[in-house]
Amino acid sequence: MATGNINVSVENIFPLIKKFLYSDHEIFLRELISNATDATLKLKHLTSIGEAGVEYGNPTIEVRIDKEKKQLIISDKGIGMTREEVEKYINQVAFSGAEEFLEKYKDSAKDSGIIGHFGLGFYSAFMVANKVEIITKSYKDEPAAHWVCEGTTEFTLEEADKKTHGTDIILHINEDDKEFLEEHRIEQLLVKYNKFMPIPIKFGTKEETIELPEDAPEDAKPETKTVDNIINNTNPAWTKQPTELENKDYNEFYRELYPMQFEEPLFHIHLNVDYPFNLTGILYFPKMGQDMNIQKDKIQLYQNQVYVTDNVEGIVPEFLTMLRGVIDSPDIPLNVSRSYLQADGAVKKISSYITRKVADKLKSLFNNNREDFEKKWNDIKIVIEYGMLSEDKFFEKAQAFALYPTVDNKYYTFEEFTEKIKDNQTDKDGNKVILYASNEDAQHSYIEAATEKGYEVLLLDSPIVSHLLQKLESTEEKISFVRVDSDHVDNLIKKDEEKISKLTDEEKEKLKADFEKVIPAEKYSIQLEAMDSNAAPLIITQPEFMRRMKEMQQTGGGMFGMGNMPEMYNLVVNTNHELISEILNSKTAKKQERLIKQSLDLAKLSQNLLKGEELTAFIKRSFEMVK
Ligand SMILES: Nc1ncnc2c1ncn2[C@@H]1O[C@H](COP(=O)(O)OP(=O)(O)OP(=O)(O)O)[C@@H](O)[C@H]1O
Repeated sequence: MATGNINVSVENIFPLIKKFLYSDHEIFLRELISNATDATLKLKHLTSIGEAGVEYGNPTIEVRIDKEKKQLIISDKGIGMTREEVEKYINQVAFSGAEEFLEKYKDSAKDSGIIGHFGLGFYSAFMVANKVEIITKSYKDEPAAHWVCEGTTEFTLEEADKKTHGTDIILHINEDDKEFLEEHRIEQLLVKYNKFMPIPIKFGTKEETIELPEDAPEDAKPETKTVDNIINNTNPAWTKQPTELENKDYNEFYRELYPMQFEEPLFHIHLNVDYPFNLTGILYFPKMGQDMNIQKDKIQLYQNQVYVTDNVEGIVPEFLTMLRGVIDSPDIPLNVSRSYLQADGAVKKISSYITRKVADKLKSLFNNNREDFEKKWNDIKIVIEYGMLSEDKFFEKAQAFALYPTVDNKYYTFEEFTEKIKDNQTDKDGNKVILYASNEDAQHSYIEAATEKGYEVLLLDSPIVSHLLQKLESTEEKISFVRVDSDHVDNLIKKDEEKISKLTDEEKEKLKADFEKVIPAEKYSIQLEAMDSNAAPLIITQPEFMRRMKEMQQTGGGMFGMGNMPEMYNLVVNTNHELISEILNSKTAKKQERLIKQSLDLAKLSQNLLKGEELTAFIKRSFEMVK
């Protein structure tokens, strides 16, 4: 038997491991299973090239709990290690790896955004065990070795009588970490980290029902048999070629990833690149609707089929974190802080590759089946609009497929739409004016007035639309967006038309003064307009600029301070309307006031602004009037 001192310069490495990695104890199992998988895959390779004189067969990795002995055992049938290899890989290499890690960690600890996954490897076992044994036999014809270490820098190494190649790692679990002797806890960890690893992982057994033969009598009871409980799908969809998969396979994999998700995804994007970085994965567009707060952190990051995290911030562009699915890349550095990650060249390339792939897929869906794309638009627009706002590259690409629906349910690209409206909706200064509504019900009368005039009205109802309009106005030449209720219809698109007013200038002045006596100046600014005598006598509007800035502030952005501005409206008075003449010529001040108040309330009502006490008073007054 050999005893010795593990050659390591960092004193008391074990307490350090425990302390630094305290919050992330559970990753030890992932590390040990990764090692077992590597050892098995190495043997597979060696047998395939005829270098190993043993059978590969169908090896599994087995995880067992021995509650009485307080042990957790991980066994593989991989290449194993000779005594010399244990000396080399465990005592020297693995320790120097741990030392290196601690060196690195000291600096990054200052940055609070550390990712909790370090690849500390074998020695992470000491986070949960006070004693670790390795019993290992190499595929080479050499005796087995037994290594024992009790969490100090001392170890023992002697011969063992293990007959078959492979490695058993025996963890003597700490009193404080008893949870890792519970079956449900271990199963939960295996499912979390190892669900898609390439070598089958066995954890206990389970009962399986044997299907009855077709000609079985009706009252026959199906029998059950005991089978190995295999935790993982060793061949998940993202590791296959897109040509091997059909739509239903993608949907099945979606359910495997999200067993609690009952809705089918709208479509998927298969990522597959091996130069200049290696990345595979499948992203899914779930149904999103209007909800900006859709649960993020649904995309899972893997490295060689080992689960790492579901926080892909910095790797996937922010706007795509609303998607779901899997990304697998060995090229993402994990033992670094978030800020370092975002500055990393490879990661930047990965992020822009993903953006490009998503844009390409959307474009091909649009080109191949526009009708279907239009149907899905309302469920995906939030991601696309958000992407257009946050990534200039995506904005450019999205011009080819971003849709602008009208109130009568027709869908146009920006180019198609501006082409369609250019004759009728260009104002006297040569600007194309794009009219839109954000709520069909609330703005109904304005939409109607605009469509009656032959204008097209878009229905743009996402919560971030004001930002998008701002962006489009600043990138496209000579266009402006105007919401239908931001002015009376004749003023929405200003053209060189002479308007004839029934009233003289003196009459107008008197009228304005009469209105100002009754209407609070801090809420409304009065604007006299000579409109069609059939148009409404009073219209309340809110100027586009002010409203948009307020909206932008509510969703982050806009001009500082605008969000706190009081609500201010324009009250447009149609000087050609009969009622306005009647107000002007009222015999008594009392009657005039009553007419103005009643008309203002009606105008408010049509804008959904009449509420509470004012509404009650209005109803009461109206009943009096019709009596
Ligand atoms: N189950 C095993 N079977 C055979 N060899 C093993 C096994 N576990 C560990 N080893 C050997 O010990 C070495 C050190 O393992 P360790 O987990 O510390 O580092 P690593 O796997 O090389 O890298 P990482 O830090 O990324 O996990 C391995 O490279 C491997 O040679």
